[in-house]
Amino acid sequence: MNQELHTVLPELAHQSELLIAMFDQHDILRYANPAFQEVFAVRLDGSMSWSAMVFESYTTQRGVAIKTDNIEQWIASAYSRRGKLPFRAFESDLTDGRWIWMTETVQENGWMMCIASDITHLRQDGRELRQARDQALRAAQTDMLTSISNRRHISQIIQQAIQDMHQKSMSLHVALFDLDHFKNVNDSFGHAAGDLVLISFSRRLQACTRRDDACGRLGGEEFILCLPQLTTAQAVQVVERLLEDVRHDMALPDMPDFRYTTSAGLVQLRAGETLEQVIDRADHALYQAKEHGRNRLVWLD
Ligand SMILES: Nc1nc2c(ncn2[C@@H]2O[C@H](COP(=O)(O)OP(=O)(O)OP(=O)(O)O)[C@@H](O)[C@H]2O)c(=O)[nH]1
Repeated sequence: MNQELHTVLPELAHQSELLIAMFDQHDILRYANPAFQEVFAVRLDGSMSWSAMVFESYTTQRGVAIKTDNIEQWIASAYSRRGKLPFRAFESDLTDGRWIWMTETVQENGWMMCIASDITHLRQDGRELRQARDQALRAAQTDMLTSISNRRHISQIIQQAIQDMHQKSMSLHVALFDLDHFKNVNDSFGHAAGDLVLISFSRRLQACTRRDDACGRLGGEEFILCLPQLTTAQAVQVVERLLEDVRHDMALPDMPDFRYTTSAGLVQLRAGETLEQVIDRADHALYQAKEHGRNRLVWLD
């Protein structure tokens, strides 16, 4: 890009009526033009993540009109779809009554550009139908209890990641988690308490993911994490940190002394390996973690 474009592009973005924002690979907001700043609650000092921006916008009734009484669940669900494709576009209502067409473009290095245009003036024909379709699609991808990706969605994401990694000969690690003695939690404290533990674990699991990682609930008390482009030492560190985090998790607010643990199995994708094969090996590692006393990670080469 020549020098003139370097100057002109930011100036145009600054004066544009389009809502323009950039997030870095850690999902920290790094740029927002005045039109974007007018709509969302933003801080541009490098300290605001996407989820913090959504949360603060929600609590100050700005940004996207979010109809939920549980914003954390809403964010968890939205985050499970965020940045998983090089490009996506969707409609959103704003709290100020406008209606926008939001696009997200993700670069290979993880930076994301968000551009939204005001489409309030467009005909409303079919809008409800489109919204119902989007809602149905989201529901089909989301685990109802925990709001993270369900088995089908996470399998699609990992399948895609496997293809990408094979093409680029990059590394990909897959970790399986199974909460320990979870039946005892249900039996001792009730099914509702068990549900709270599953939700709490999901939050911790999601909190340890970068945007190009992905996690989901496979079913019951079994979860999966997909970590692209890390060395095995780094992947082990991520999982060990999560296990340690979980050991201190006060998942049941009414029982501050309650603690739970999880076992984990970690493997690295081999050349030519399929989703089923890599999950099989991770399951084998997980089985060993259970056999060797639970509350631990087993990594298998
Ligand atoms: N509360 C709640 N419990 C669930 C859910 N899905 C599965 N479970 C329970 O999870 C428990 C799983 O128990 P087991 O497979 O015997 O395993 P475990 O007790 O965790 O023992 P280990 O895995 O060997 O450490 C069962 O009691 C299921 O009923 C759910 O959505 N909510």
